[in-house]
Amino acid sequence: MTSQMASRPTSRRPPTTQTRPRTANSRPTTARPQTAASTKHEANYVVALLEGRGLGREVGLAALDKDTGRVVLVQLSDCQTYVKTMHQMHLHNPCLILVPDTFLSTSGVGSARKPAYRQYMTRSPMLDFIREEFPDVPVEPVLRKYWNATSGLEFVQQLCVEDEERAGTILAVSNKYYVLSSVSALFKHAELRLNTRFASASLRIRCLPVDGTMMIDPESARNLELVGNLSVKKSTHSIFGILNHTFTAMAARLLRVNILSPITSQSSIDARLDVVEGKEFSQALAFDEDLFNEVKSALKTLNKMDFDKLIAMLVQSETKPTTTAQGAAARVSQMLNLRNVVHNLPLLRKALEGTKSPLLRIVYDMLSDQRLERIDSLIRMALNEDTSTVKHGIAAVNARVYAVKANYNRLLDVARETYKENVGDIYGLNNTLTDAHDIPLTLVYLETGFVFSLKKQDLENDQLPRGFINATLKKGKWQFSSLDLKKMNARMKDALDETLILSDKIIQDLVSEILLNIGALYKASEAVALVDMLWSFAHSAISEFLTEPQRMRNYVRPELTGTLAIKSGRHPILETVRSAGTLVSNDVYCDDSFSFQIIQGPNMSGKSTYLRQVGLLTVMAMCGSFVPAEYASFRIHDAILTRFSNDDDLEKNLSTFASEMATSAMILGLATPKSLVLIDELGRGTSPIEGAGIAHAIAEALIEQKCFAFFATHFSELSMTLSRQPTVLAFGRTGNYPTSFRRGHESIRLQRTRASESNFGMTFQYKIIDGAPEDNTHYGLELARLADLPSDVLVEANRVTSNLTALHARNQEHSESHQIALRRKTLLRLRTQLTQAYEHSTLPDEDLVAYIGRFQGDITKAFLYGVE
Ligand SMILES: Nc1ncnc2c1ncn2[C@@H]1O[C@H](COP(=O)(O)OP(=O)(O)OP(=O)(O)O)[C@@H](O)[C@H]1O
Repeated sequence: MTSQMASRPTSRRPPTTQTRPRTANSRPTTARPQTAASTKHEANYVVALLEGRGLGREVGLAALDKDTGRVVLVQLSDCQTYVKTMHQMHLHNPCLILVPDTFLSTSGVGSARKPAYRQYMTRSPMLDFIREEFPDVPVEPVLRKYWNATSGLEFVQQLCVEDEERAGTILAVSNKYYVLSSVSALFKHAELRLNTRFASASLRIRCLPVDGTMMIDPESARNLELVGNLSVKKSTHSIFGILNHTFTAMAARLLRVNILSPITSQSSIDARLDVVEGKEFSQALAFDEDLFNEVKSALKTLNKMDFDKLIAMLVQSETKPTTTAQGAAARVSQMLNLRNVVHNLPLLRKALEGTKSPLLRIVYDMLSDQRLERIDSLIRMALNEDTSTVKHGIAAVNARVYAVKANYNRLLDVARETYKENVGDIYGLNNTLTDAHDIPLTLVYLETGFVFSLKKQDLENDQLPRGFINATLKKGKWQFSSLDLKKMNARMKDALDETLILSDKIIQDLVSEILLNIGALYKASEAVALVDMLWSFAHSAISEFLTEPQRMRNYVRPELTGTLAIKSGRHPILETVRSAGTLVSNDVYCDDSFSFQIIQGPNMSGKSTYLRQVGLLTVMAMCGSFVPAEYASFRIHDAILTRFSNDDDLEKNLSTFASEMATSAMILGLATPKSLVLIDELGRGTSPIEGAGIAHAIAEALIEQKCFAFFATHFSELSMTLSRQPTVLAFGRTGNYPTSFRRGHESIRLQRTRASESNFGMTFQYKIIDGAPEDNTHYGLELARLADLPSDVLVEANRVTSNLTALHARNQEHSESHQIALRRKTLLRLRTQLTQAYEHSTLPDEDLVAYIGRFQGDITKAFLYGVE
């Protein structure tokens, strides 16, 4: 895919402009929050980017997740709009972008009011796009001398964790100049500006292949509401929201990346689907209730855990020895969390013990790494078994104080004894004062130490006895202190700090030993993330309201046959927001003989929804998820490219027309025969004649490209002008709407939405059916009538519209080229059917022969009479 995209002729693309704050050739950006900020995934990546100077637009990207220590390396060849680079950046939400200082110039743009990173003028078109797409993310220059491939390779060799993928990673990046240079700048910046150094062999560095995943450019991701909603802030109104039932933070991240960049390997998708509902494996998650529940219970013990973050904190803490009690407390807490993770991992392993699914077996093997047991026994030797996970209050403090086993270190035991006595003294003081004043005092632990607490109603006249100080009223309770309590707190704090610093020394040694086996922890983290995501898919696929044997029938397992065929597909997001029974399901059929589909119909009749549904179900299937339909089969696409009109374009002061043209140029530049293209209402931004012309020309280019394209349009002329193409709609009215799914194999034709008029206005049925809009139904005129236009105006409008329509139809039907086109089209359809029958039919041989025999007659008719 990469090379195809890179080598695509650029004639259709708009020209580059060097100074372009916002121009027609920029990919219009829309409300940004939803791919990044509106989900719970914070921007964490520091991304270093370097672009080659050659024509190939080679871009190297190195991204470091500050929280989890993951490092992602990508080198790709991009197009003029840098859409692939933007896609990668969206996958790794940047919080800081590093570029060579030569990409920026400070000359003459300084302004006291601008933040430092805004004071630069860019000298790089790529940077212009980055600033448009990520306007709030700081861009920082790094001296050009730090972008050094040799030192980048040294960083990778030094920092990459010792695991099975290390050798592959080093090999994969070793000849990638731009990505290695970015690595060098990234770690130099971490050292010099972020003051962060990483321990040797401690980071999970991965070189991502650009092929192997489907590209969804950032705007398409927003249009399709993949990880955020266009209008509603609630993030569950997105594909991510619908599929995310994960327990761990790593799985939620994995799911997000998969949705924004689904995999394209058929065997990998099938392996994931097998985990949910295996054809051969009865022990798949959706079939085997015990397995489903056991995995769920095991994952629950890891709830909200983020191993990656935990590991990264340990890795960083090893290089940053702490001398403060606060730092020591943080490290002890991290180690306690790690203890809980390592103790609980065997539960998940046990749940998967008997699995026959190859993918779950891989997960099982990853969790069976001997090094995990070694880490567990190291922790068991040093730490107490108690797995209390309290995060606040005195219980959390005590968990840290008693984290290390008794008799491990004499001094620590003594310090703990002192701490215990100090706490005892404080409780003693509480009892004494309770008796002395006859008020029911209790103790609350705050960050600064203990305070007394008393319910408001237990204090007469809101008057505290003498001797109490610093009283505050919070949520119906008084909190206050006394001089004695303050002194005791200070003594307790000293003892506490001492225990923490002594514990930390022991834990620091433990961290060093654990780091030797850190590869196993990273592997376990990946395994848990995968199984958690797949469990989440199984959860979505199972209808909780149905019982055996129908429990699976809410979502179906998609097939990957190369033909896009969906029976009674439902829009997955609309399904969750519409009241029961009001969602209309729709069929989809698209193959090589009718790769280009025009959808027509009145406003508000469901065209955009239908297009989005096609995109969403495709994304779900390619992630390995089941889909909401009665039957679904897909083609694996290299990219989903979309154009939907967006009100945000107007907000951004980008004219509708400029925005349409920029997006169309991008789509035409990137589309390959394997792409899925969804275009809604192209050509609105200019005069109707020009609009129809442009829409026609863009449609022609897509038809030529042979990608699967769905084209919703108001231009009825398109169905005529394009019908000469063999892979487009068959023209004309058809009364026979598909009644059964198999009929879909004949062909899908021009599609339209259905609407009818009721006493109260137009009623939309949201049903996509075959055929051109009925000649005598002009919904625009109907709407005009409902809007009470004068009757003589309406009569005249009807007369002219009918005459024009009849004239068009007559010209069309009698044209010779139309007849030729009809024959070509029929032949192409028959060829596709034959291929389908040959490759995918499950009919017995005899039936298959009879079936093929029937084609002879059809082919003859097609040749002689141009009959479909
Ligand atoms: N299959 C469906 N089932 C139920 N409701 C639907 C369905 N499809 C669309 N709708 C509802 O109809 C509304 C309009 O749909 P949509 O925006 O897709 O229409 P449209 O034909 O693209 O309109 P326009 O031409 O004005 O852009 C949606 O907000 C949705 O609530």
